Amino acid sequence: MPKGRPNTMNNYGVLLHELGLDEPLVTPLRERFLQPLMALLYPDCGGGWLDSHSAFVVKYAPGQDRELGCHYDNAELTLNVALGKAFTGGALYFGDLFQAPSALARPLEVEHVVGRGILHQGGQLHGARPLGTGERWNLVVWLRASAVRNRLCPMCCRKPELVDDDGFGDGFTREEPTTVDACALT
Ligand SMILES: O=C(O)CCC(=O)C(=O)O
Ligand SMILES: [Fe+2]
Repeated sequence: MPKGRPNTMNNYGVLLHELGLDEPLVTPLRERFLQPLMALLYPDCGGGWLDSHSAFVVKYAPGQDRELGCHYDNAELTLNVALGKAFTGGALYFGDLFQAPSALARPLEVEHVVGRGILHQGGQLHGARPLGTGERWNLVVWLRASAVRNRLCPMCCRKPELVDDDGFGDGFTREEPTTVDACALT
């Protein structure tokens, strides 16, 4: 079975598409539940135009990854669900959008509670404080809107250069979704 790292920062965990869980689980979750919610909460960040994702579980444990450095996601919007197990430490912290001056001046610290989910903009600076004890497993869904990212890559802030890729790739598309109202995408 292929086993990639969940993303370029986390060393432990699993990509859900490698488990065959995109079609039966993550795509319906995105289309039926997350998109309607995100359309209301984040209409200006592509919340109503989500058309792909990258979903993975990240694992923190003694002797493995213990913390996550400050970063922003390759996503327009992110869902982060605390799956377990029992742990201390590992609080998430959030700053402002990465382009903002002093984006991390007054970070908001959030103790994640098992069974709860946190939604945030992908471009918000964030990270995870060191794990104290136990193991922390989180489901992270990077939600992507090609209508937004096709115009400007959220990672390098340039017009994307497209290459062919498998599956959803990084969520860019050669053709625009037909239903997009460009005026909403400010
Ligand atoms: O450790 C966490 O829960 C945060 C993970 C995260 O920020 C990410 O994978 O983008
Ligand atoms: Fe992240």
